[in-house]
Amino acid sequence: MCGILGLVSHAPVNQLLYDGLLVLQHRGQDAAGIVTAQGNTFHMHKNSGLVRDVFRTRNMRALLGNMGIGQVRYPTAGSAESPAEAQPFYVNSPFGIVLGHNGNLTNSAQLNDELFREDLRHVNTNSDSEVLLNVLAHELQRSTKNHQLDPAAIFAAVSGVHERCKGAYAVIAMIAGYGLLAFRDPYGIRPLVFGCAETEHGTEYLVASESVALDTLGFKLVRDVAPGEAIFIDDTGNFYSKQCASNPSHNPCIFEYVYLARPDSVIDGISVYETRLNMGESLADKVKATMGHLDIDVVIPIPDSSRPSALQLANRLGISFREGFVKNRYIGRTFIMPGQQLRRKSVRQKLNAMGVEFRGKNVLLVDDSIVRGTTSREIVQMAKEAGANKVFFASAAPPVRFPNVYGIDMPTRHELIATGRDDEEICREIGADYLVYQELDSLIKDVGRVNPSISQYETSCFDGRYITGDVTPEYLAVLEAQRSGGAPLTERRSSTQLDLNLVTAN
Ligand SMILES: O=P(O)(O)OC[C@H]1O[C@H](OP(=O)(O)OP(=O)(O)O)[C@H](O)[C@@H]1O
Ligand SMILES: NC(=O)CC[C@H](N)C(=O)O
Ligand SMILES: [Mg+2]
Repeated sequence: MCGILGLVSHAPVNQLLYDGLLVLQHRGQDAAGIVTAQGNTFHMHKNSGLVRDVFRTRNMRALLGNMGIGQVRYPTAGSAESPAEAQPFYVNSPFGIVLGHNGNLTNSAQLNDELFREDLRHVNTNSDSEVLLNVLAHELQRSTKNHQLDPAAIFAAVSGVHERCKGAYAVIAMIAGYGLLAFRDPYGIRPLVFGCAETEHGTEYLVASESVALDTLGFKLVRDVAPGEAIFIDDTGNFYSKQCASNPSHNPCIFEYVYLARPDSVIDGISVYETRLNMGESLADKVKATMGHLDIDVVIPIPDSSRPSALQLANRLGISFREGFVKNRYIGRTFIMPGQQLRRKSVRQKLNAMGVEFRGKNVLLVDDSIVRGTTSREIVQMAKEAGANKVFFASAAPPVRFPNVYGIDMPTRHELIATGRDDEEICREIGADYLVYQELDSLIKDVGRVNPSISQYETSCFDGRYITGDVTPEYLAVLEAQRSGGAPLTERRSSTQLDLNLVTAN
């Protein structure tokens, strides 16, 4: 779940792209990159690290032009450390193309092979996003007639991508000298919205993973890019769109609402905040039904993501809500950090218990989800160390029992605390006195209530149903073997040559 951003403006875009990436930082903390287009020239800067560390003033000054794209990365393929796999990626034929991707391809090994043997294209990293870019480039080459690219040819190329690429992808790309292209996979798994702003020079467009980027940069939400749809904004500001998939269906990733997205975003017409309030309400009902016999003195959220649910749960149960943990605002999200050691250490650095809220009390800790159990194990222990009498735990999401292959980095079953354990065993494992999980049906209702027009969600990490149809037990076994132990993604190649100043012919 990386964050992607694209802007077509009548003024320099570098600062707005930087600001937008900061707003999307919660979607990827490992690497960041921006490419701007100035006529036919791309200016690129990308590297490993947080947005604030990657871009220095001199880098920003060099990002010239009125159109650009940016990406913050949370790797699911290739390497976590390699700056060469920071995005956007670039190819120089046909035309110049740069691309930022959110999601994960499930057939990238096969595509990589096809690209090399049949399309005569070389992919230089282990990143599935570089594979995706090369597929797009090849399809653009096929659809271009008489050396001229028009919207029809671009949309035909996206149809070609849909036919070849499997898995999840929300994409923002730029074609040098032509414009900005954005599209979403035919299942609509990963989010993508666009908005516009009217200026004295004409309409400006912003495309982003989450609507919060539109709000903060002063753009009005127009709508989501539909599953399978592509939009293209040419370099003079004309807008085109087309459904490019033959059989699209809408299945947004439910984990966006549980944890990934910011609460102030609206994704696929669904306010993330409202879904989290709903999750709190239904979790309260579950707590009442299953824990009614327990005496709960206080409800305490595990900052940050569980706050809206925990507050609503406390309100519904009529139990006082207290902020028992103080969060260090300078530590990022721990779940999306690479490597278990770093994640574990960061929980302690990130959260600290306030004795007065715990001493002698029966506390109900509420989190949005329990995945590897890194947070819950530490937090329960901290609550006990702070003097809690009993520590109960409630998760607004059901147990995560299956790998995610669509852009969330949880590729192996054995790294998940719920694998091979029932609720009682998980409760023991995290050291709690009682544990309650929400049911998947309730979670789907909590999200669905906000926009009843969407009837299904991508829920594979909870129920093992992989909607793209190509995720076989063999595929999962290979993935598990490659990524055994939840170890950091492997590094094959690295490059330090990351600043490009590319002049492309047109
Ligand atoms: O069981 P785990 O593997 O620990 O994963 C689940 C935890 O990770 C996330 O928090 P995170 O610290 O990433 O971000 P947040 O501040 O947005 O809650 C999530 O909100 C849970 O607290
Ligand atoms: N989380 C994501 O969206 C990851 C994008 C891409 N698969 C990468 O690893 O860089
Ligand atoms: Mg959390």
